Amino acid sequence: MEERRTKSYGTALLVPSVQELAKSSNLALPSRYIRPHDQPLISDDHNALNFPHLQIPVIDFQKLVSEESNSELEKFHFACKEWGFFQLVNHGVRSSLLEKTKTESENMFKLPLEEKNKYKQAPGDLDGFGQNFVFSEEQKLDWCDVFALTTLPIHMRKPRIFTKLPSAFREAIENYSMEEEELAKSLMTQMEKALKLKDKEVTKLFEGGTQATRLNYYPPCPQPEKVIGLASHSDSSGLTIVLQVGDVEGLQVKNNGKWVTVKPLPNAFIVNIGDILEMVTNGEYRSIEHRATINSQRERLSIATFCNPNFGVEIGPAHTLITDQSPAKYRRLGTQEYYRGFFSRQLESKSYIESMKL
Ligand SMILES: O=C(O)CCC(=O)C(=O)O
Ligand SMILES: [Fe+2]
Repeated sequence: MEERRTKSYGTALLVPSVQELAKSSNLALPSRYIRPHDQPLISDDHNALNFPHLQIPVIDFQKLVSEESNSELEKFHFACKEWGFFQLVNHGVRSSLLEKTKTESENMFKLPLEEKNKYKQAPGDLDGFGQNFVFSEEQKLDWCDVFALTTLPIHMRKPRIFTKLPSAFREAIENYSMEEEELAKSLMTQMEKALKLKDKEVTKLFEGGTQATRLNYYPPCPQPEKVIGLASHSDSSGLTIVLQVGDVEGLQVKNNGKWVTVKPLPNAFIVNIGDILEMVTNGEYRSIEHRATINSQRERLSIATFCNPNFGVEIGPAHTLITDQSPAKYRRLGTQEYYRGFFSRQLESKSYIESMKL
């Protein structure tokens, strides 16, 4: 077991691979993974009984961008306001690229541990194989391993990791990253339209922005009700686009106090509003809490792309949205200051964005 501290973004401890732990036969679940019993971790029966058809909205990208369809724009606006989440179909990203990205991502987790160790998270750097947001020996841990990469801008890619990547994975992720960048831009343009914003107030912030891609690998666990894959959180990003490998359910989204289990549509993207877009839209669009649950039989892999503003800009409510009747609800601060604060604390529900409220 190796533990280190990172420096540049606060502290983070490295903990052993959950994937390796899950391989052991007769696994005695270490207590640092066992969650308290006050929250049901497996999908909420009450919810399943009463709202069997409750699902996050599905948006058709081609309809959304076609000038004719105002109804899809309204649906999109509603999804961003009320759910903070939607599945995006007909998005135009080639399925051959999606298949390649998924297969090569799976291959990364199939590498032997010695190979993976070549890409281990290093002090002061969250890129590589490891875990998220580990700050103390006492804290409960997620049943998940991650492989994180800074993907854009190109000059911020970590040579320590990027130059060593298997070429097939590297090619897939480079192409995928560009497609996601374009898609995020198009979605933000539609947000400007739906919110009637002037002067490209959203897209400007994200021009030349940073993008991080994180593969989340959730091994099966013999006692899935005792652990959590990813604890409840909202994303610190602007916009997050998730591609799920396979059809195993696990992602749950909070809606009116209930956990709704997402049923992923094949090759659809699951898109969600991050804290920064909540701030920029002055709370019109909401970054909603979500979490990942674990399966007793099957592993699950998701590929999350976090689209963030340019490091050189200030983030805060768009000027068009601030009026005497609707004053700014969030403070304004530089992107770097925002991220420094975010990475120095434990991931906990919506506590970080709450601290931005005026
Ligand atoms: O695994 C998932 O579906 C969700 C991942 C997620 O919420 C995240 O990476 O922030
Ligand atoms: Fe998330």
